[in-house]
Amino acid sequence: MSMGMDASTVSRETLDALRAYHELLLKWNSRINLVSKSSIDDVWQRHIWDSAQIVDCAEDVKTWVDLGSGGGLPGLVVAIMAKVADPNWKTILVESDQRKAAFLRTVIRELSLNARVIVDRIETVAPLRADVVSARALADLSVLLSFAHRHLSPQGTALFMKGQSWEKEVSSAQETWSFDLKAHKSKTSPTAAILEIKEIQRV
Ligand SMILES: C[S@@+](CC[C@H](N)C(=O)[O-])C[C@H]1O[C@@H](n2cnc3c(N)ncnc32)[C@H](O)[C@@H]1O
Repeated sequence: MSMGMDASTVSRETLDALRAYHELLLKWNSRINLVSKSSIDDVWQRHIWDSAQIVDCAEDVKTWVDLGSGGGLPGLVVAIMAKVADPNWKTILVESDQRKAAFLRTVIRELSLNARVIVDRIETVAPLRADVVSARALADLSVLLSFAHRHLSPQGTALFMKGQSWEKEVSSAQETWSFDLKAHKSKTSPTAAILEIKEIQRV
């Protein structure tokens, strides 16, 4: 078992909602590709608990924007955790694929989440002035910084879930961007990290 999150670290209500999400994810995954077939037997560890840990990296959230949500990772997991934690917390999921957006809307409706979906490209959506912008498996760090720069409020925080090459991506992004970085070691994957980034500016 991981030293990170599991069923014992969330409330009963949150766990029930995560289970309902898991069921819908498996049901829809047979028709549209929301998570890779190779990870389907380990969705809890690889995707749900992996996403849940990101919530601890932020506080005082009113608007959380998840970019390129796909099957809702981490965006729907965040919205599920937020439902119990804070009724004023709103989650916005940006996803350009219509079929994935239909899945996201179904989960939001069935679980009564305080969330909405914007079906459009991140680059063309009007600036969202978010307190937090998150992304997982979406793009290279330099590209993510340009997305966050567009959609964060000036005091906002970007949280990017990155794999083992995160240090290389940071060095290369520093050629075009300046930013404050705090790297949190992932609790579910030893070489991965959550990059907490503020004060993003073009060099
Ligand atoms: C590799 S998937 C990752 C999905 C999810 N974040 C995860 O970790 O499983 C990337 C998703 O971002 C969406 N996407 C890619 N580029 C986008 C853009 N420019 N605007 C909006 N959505 C985008 C894709 O449709 C896809 O669903």
